[in-house]
Amino acid sequence: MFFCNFVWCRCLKIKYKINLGKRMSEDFSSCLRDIPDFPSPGIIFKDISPLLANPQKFTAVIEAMAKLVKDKEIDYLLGIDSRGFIFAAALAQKLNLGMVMARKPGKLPGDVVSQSYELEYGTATLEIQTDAFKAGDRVLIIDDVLATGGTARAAGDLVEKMGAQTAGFAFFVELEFLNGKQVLDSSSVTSLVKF
Ligand SMILES: O=P(O)(O)OC[C@H]1O[C@H](OP(=O)(O)OP(=O)(O)O)[C@H](O)[C@@H]1O
Ligand SMILES: Nc1ncnc2[nH]cnc12
Repeated sequence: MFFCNFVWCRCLKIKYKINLGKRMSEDFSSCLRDIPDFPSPGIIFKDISPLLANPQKFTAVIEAMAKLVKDKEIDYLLGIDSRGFIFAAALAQKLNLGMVMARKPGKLPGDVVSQSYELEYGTATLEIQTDAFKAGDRVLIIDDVLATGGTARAAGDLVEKMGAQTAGFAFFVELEFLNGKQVLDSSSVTSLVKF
């Protein structure tokens, strides 16, 4: 009898560990939709709309991203205009941290620092308010997609121009074939779904 109970408990424990393992490596790629030739011919656009339409999945993504960065020392999250805001705002709530916006030009009031850059499908500029950070603040940069890395690199350059420090980069999706990590400090880059 004792032996049967012992074996039963061991089985339950193993089953629990297997389920935990599955949950930890949840595949979020089904929350994305490929849109060919958007916004220009030859680009396969990773559309996050299915993820945002599914509150359980979106919560699970934010929880998983929070786990990826839990050991980092962070003072602020920097969200990149516009899809980056969605992830940065939710993560900031989850991590109980403040969030700063890096915006496209002409959107932020007051004095700003600017940085222009190239991305997978064009060129753009980002701005941050000059009083957003104190010298030495550690800033985690958040965006939905890492493609060529031009956008994230510009955000990191802005943080450093302001005397703050880049604590790392966290993305929902990384398009590994575009080698975006190479223009960032690759050891500080983390992402949930890789293609
Ligand atoms: O790694 P990169 O080649 O720089 O590309 C990644 C960037 O491209 C997309 O932004 P987009 O400028 O399309 O803006 P949006 O978020 O407003 O759609 C995406 O949200 C990232 O910010
Ligand atoms: N292929 C892509 N899909 C979605 N966002 C992007 N930003 C840059 N490249 C992208």
